[in-house]
Amino acid sequence: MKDFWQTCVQRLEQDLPPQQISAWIRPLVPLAFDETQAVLRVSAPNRFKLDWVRKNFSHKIETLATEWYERPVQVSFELAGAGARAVPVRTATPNAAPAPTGPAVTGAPAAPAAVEQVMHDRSRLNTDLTFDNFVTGKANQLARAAALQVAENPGVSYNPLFLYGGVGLGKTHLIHAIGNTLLANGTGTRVRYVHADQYVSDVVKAYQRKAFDEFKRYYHSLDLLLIDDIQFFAGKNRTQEEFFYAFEAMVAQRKQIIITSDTYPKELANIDSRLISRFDSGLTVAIEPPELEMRVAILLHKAHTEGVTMPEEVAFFIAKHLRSNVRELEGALRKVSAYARFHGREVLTVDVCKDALKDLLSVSNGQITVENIQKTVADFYKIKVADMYSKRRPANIAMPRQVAMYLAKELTQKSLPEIGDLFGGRDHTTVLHAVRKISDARSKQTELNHALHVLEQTLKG
Ligand SMILES: Nc1ncnc2c1ncn2[C@@H]1O[C@H](COP(=O)(O)OP(=O)(O)OP(=O)(O)O)[C@@H](O)[C@H]1O
Repeated sequence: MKDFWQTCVQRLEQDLPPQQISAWIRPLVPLAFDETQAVLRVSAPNRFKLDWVRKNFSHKIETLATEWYERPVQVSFELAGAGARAVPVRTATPNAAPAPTGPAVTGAPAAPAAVEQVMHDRSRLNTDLTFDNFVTGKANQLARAAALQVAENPGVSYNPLFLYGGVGLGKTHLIHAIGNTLLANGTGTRVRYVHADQYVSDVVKAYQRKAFDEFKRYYHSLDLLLIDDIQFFAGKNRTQEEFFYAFEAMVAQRKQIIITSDTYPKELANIDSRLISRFDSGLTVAIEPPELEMRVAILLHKAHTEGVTMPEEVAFFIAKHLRSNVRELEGALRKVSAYARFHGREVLTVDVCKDALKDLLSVSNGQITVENIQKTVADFYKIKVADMYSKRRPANIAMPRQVAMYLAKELTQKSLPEIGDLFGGRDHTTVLHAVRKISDARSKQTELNHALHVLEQTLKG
C-alpha cells in the first residue's frame, strides 16, 4: 500500500506541474486497500480538495492502482478525520525520510481551504470544465495549445487571448479550463469568469449605486479575467468604455485577459474601434466545427464518462447526422440514453438512435434545401435572391453564387446537374468549378472560412 502510493505520486509527478502536486496530491493520505472489494481508500483534508481531486485526478489514480494491483481498482475518497487512521506517505523523492504519522501531510502549503473555497466561488468557474475532459482534434488543437500556453504563463505569452467560433464549439469550456488550471495551482490567483451580459449588468448596477470606483477597483484587481461572448457588448457604449479601462489597466500590469466571441475582432459590429484593435493585439484563434471523426471521439468520450456503452457504429451514425456543434451532440447523447433506459434497451443500436432522435434527424436532414441556401447566402451577402439564377457575372454576385453552389453540394443530397438546374439552368461543370474553387479558397482565406461557418450554422439552425 505504502509502496503503491509512493509510486503513484512519482508517476503523477511526471505528468503534473509541481504546483498541482503540492496543492492537490501531497495533501492526500492513503488509508487502506480493501483486498476483497479492490477499493483503495484515500483521504483528503477538506471538502473542497476532496471534490476537486475526485473530479480531476481519480481517473489517473485509478489507472495507476489498476496497473499496480493487476485488477480493476476503485478509489474512494473520504474526508480526513472521518475514518481510519492514516498511513501517510509524504513524497515521491526516493530518499525522503518517512513522514510522521498523523493527519494530512501537506507539501508546500497552499492557501487555507476556506480561502481556496472562497476564491473558487468568487471566480464563478465551473469545475467540470477542464483540459482533461476537452477532446482535441484538428478543429480546436490550436485553440487548446494557446489556452494551455496561457494557463502556464498568464499575462506574458498572449495577452489578450481572443477565441472565436460558432455556438457550442467549446469556447466557454476552454476558458473555464484555463481558469481552473490557474486556481488549481493554489497560488492565490484572483480569477473571474464573467459572461459579457453579466458585465453589462454590473455596469448598470454601478450606475444605479453610483459605485463606479468600487466596480473599477474590483475588475482592475484581477489576475485573470475571462470574458465570454464579447459580441454582447455591441452598442453598449458605457460598458465598452469601462471595459477599455479595465483592459488597459490589466494588460499594463501583465494580468491576463481572455475573451471569446462568435466572430473575429474586425468583424464585431457596434464595438468601438479602440477596443477592436486591442482585442487583436494579442493572439486571435478560431475554434472550428469538429469534423466527423472528432464528433465520433467526442460522443464516445462523453458516453464513457456517463457510463453509457456506445458501439462505434452508433457514434458514427449520430455524428454523421448531427454536424453543427458539440452541444448538439451532447443533447443527442442525453436523448438516446434516456430513450434506451425508458424502453429497457440495454444496448444502444442504430435503430434505437433512429427512434430516439427522430425529431432531431428530420430537422437536420429536412430543413436544408437549395432554395433555403440561396436565400440565406443572398441575405448574408446582401444581394437579391434572383441573382442566384441570373446570368449576371459581376464579382460581387458571382462569388456569393459560387458559395451557394458549394453549400448546396455540401449540405444537400442533390447531384451536380440538379444543383446546376436550380441555379438558372447552369451546366454541372460550372457547379463543379464553383465547389472546387470555394473549397480551395476556404482552406486559404480565414475570412471566407469564417463566413462559411456562419452560413453553415445559420442553415443548420
Ligand atoms: N472539444 C470538446 N470536448 C469535450 N466537450 C466539449 C468540447 N467542445 C465543446 N464541448 C462541450 O460542449 C458544450 C458546449 O460548449 P461551450 O459551452 O464551451 O460552447 P461555446 O463555444 O462557448 O458556445 P456558445 O457560444 O454558445 O456559448 C459544453 O458542454 C462543452 O463542455
